[in-house]
Amino acid sequence: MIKVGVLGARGRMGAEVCRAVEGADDLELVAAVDQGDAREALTAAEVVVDFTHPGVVMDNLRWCVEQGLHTVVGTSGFGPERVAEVRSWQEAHPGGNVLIGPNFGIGAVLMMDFARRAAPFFESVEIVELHHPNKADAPSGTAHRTAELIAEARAAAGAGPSPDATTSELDGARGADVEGVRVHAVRLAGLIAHQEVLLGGHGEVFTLRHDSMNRESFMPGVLLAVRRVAGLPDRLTVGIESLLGL
Ligand SMILES: NC(=O)C1=CN([C@@H]2O[C@H](COP(=O)(O)OP(=O)(O)OC[C@H]3O[C@@H](n4cnc5c(N)ncnc54)[C@H](OP(=O)(O)O)[C@@H]3O)[C@@H](O)[C@H]2O)C=CC1
Ligand SMILES: O=C(O)C1=N[C@H](C(=O)O)C[C@H](O)C1
Repeated sequence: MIKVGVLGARGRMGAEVCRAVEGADDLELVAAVDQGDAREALTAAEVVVDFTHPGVVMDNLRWCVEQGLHTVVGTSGFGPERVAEVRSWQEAHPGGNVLIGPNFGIGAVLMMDFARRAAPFFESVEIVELHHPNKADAPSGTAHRTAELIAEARAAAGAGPSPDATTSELDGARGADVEGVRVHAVRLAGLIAHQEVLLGGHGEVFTLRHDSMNRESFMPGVLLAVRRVAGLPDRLTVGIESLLGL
């Protein structure tokens, strides 16, 4: 049995993780901590899962690293600077591994991987992410990570910037520029989490789309991460691609 603690346990994702852990034969929920609760209960866990808020996750993660706990992070807001900061804490504190998952949906991970592979073959690429209106951050962590992967792949292949003749625009009309990739964020009641990657070339458009229809959709990926984080070869891993053999 792997002992699991959850941070953000009363939130939309945290509550779903608690249910999934309780329903798994090989996992035991030993601590469910939310805003205002003492974190010390988490020291009973071997693996902590964080689904809180981009504004508080670094403080939680630093504490987990200092305690030597293996940690699976689902909270969004991790760019290269935050990742480097986590590495610096780990250098000072031997022990726990950290796995940061921008998206635990298996289909979403495949979409990101396919986007990375396809990006050098097309002249243009833009991302549209669509989420429920209670989401705090825009663009989403998934869109951020997808843009990073696309930008890396295009740079490695020597692909230039996507063509764009815009000289006059209302603020925001062309979306946010993430590593040179335009990202458009929709917030709409009725949605959960969705993303399209639009790739355009000579007389053709290739669209990759992923839809999370509910929050259970993230649980196979979260549980995979919980089971594997302690045995990962690197102390810090971003994304569950390697766990899926991608
Ligand atoms: N990686 C992935 O696959 C996915 C990632 N996410 C990300 O997960 C995060 C959480 O999303 P969601 O569950 O919808 O958000 P919610 O707001 O529903 O849940 C967050 C929970 O964390 C609590 N919280 C806030 N601060 C702390 C703290 N310091 N310590 C412990 N708990 C705290 C909140 O309490 P209070 O409400 O009182 O502030 C709330 O209960 C977001 O960043 C989201 O983008 C979401 C889905 C999938
Ligand atoms: O807030 C959400 O809901 C989600 N957040 C993550 C993100 O920012 O990418 C993952 C998924 O899109 C759901």
